[in-house]
Amino acid sequence: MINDNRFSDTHTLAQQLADSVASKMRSIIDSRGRVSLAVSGGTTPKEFFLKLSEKELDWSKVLVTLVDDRWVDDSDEASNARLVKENLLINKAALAYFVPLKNAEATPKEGLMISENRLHEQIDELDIVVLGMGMDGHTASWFPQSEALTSCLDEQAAACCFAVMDAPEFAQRMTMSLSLVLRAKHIYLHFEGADKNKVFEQVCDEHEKHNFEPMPVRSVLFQNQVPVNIYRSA
Ligand SMILES: O=C1O[C@H](COP(=O)(O)O)[C@@H](O)[C@H](O)[C@H]1O
Repeated sequence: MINDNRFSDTHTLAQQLADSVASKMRSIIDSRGRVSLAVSGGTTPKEFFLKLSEKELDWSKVLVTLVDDRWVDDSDEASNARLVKENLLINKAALAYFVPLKNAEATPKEGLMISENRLHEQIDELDIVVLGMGMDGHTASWFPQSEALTSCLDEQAAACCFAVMDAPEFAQRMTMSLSLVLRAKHIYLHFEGADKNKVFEQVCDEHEKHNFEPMPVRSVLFQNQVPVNIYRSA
């Protein structure tokens, strides 16, 4: 099921998304004492992160992790961990506990087991996932034509994450698997701008929507396990 929420500008979008995510976080903390939140990187989420970081909730009961990260040091501008640390894990959210996908190994292939074990050990349940979408129809680090794509999109995969060595930008990455993302209770897809809205029209093409490889974000949208909340702006 898809709930499509469209807003006229990026500020309202960021505010409404932060309100919705925070309210789900509060109710999950009320029912099970803690909540896990996996977020995306890239250019889109910064304002959403800032707004979420100011929300009144018990951040000491929040685990934040990433859907994917580029295999760069977290001092690097391209690091999704850096984006999260500078824009989300501040203000009230400074009390949250962060589980990075990146580790000290030289490549994601070498670091895979460390990332996998970390996710297994630290995330008993994945509650909320906020995904982005690239202009090529990728989400997380599931890229069309990547050698890792079949494994990433395998709904039966036991693995929580996969190494990606051939992404078009920042080739080396670690990404959550589709099978882990689909275990989340709530999934959001967040994007903005006319160009991404055009991409989204292609994503939703009636004849192609079950053809996941050319536009991997379809694998999240056109499944029957978890409803997806789209938050987008013009
Ligand atoms: O590389 C990535 O791209 C996507 C989309 O990013 P954006 O810059 O177009 O907003 C993002 O969701 C993903 O986490 C990131 O690693």
